[in-house]
Amino acid sequence: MRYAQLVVGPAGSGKSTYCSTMVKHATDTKRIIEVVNFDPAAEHFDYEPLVDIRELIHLDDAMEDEELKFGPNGGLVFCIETLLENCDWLEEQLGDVDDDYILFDCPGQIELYTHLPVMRRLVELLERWNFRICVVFMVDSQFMVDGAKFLSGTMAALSVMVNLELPHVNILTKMDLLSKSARSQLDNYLDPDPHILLADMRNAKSRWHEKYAKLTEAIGEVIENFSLVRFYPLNIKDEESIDNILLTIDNIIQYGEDADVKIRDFEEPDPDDENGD
Ligand SMILES: Nc1nc2c(ncn2[C@@H]2O[C@H](COP(=O)(O)OP(=O)(O)OP(=O)(O)O)[C@@H](O)[C@H]2O)c(=O)[nH]1
Ligand SMILES: [Mg+2]
Repeated sequence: MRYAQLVVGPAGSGKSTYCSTMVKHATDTKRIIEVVNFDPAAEHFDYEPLVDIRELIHLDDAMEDEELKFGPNGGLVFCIETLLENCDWLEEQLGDVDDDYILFDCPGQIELYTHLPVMRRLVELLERWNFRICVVFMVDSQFMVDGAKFLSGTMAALSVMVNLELPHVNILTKMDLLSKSARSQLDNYLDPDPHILLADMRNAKSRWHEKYAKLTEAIGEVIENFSLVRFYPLNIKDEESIDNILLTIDNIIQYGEDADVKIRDFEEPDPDDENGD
């Protein structure tokens, strides 16, 4: 068995930062977590990727091609399709290491996860290669501080869950940037209570709510009745917060339960160890 987190979410929500934070945290706790960069347009990240899609295809290749002439979004979908067509390349790059633990840092175009089939096909490949996968959906906490935004973030999370059909964790990122009052307001939403949410929207007297109060209420009830959506706050400046999230995801993919957990040998590095670079 192998273990994977598919790190997805809107542009700029903190996916790459999450990946490098987890790698650092793992190193501190003598664990090995690798990252694969699946973003063909990535310009900057703070980790050493195990595999980098840009070595196969870069977004610029798709956009600058005289025949293809893609814009940034169509180009991105083209890149992921190219990756799928070259799954042998990916399989070889990933190697075949039992019990490895890999984060897949994905691009920020939300339509890749909400309705296009490409990510679903990628997931099927990973499953075929023995990965047990958890989807980790990042949402910027700064966009979740009122009822309407919370509802729209929740619907985005839901559509990813429905499209990818995998174990799923939602994470509120950038908690360190929230003011105290914003943070306490957010507390109301963490284990979503639709009633608080609705009261909020009613008080805001939004035109949407006046017109669609019943719809908002129905959505709220679906969320409540099925306990569908829950958010875990992440403060990357707080080791305990990082550890809690990792532990939650480990449990979901049953990491460490039936595995020979890999521990990096910090005392005596083996000079013959090919992976010990
Ligand atoms: N203070 C703070 N800044 C963060 C945090 N997470 C991300 N950022 C900042 O937010 C910006 C975007 O973060 P990234 O990690 O690149 O986001 P991403 O989701 O990978 O973005 P794309 O790949 O472009 O979709 C960067 O400037 C990060 O430094 C966080 O937890 N705290
Ligand atoms: Mg990124």
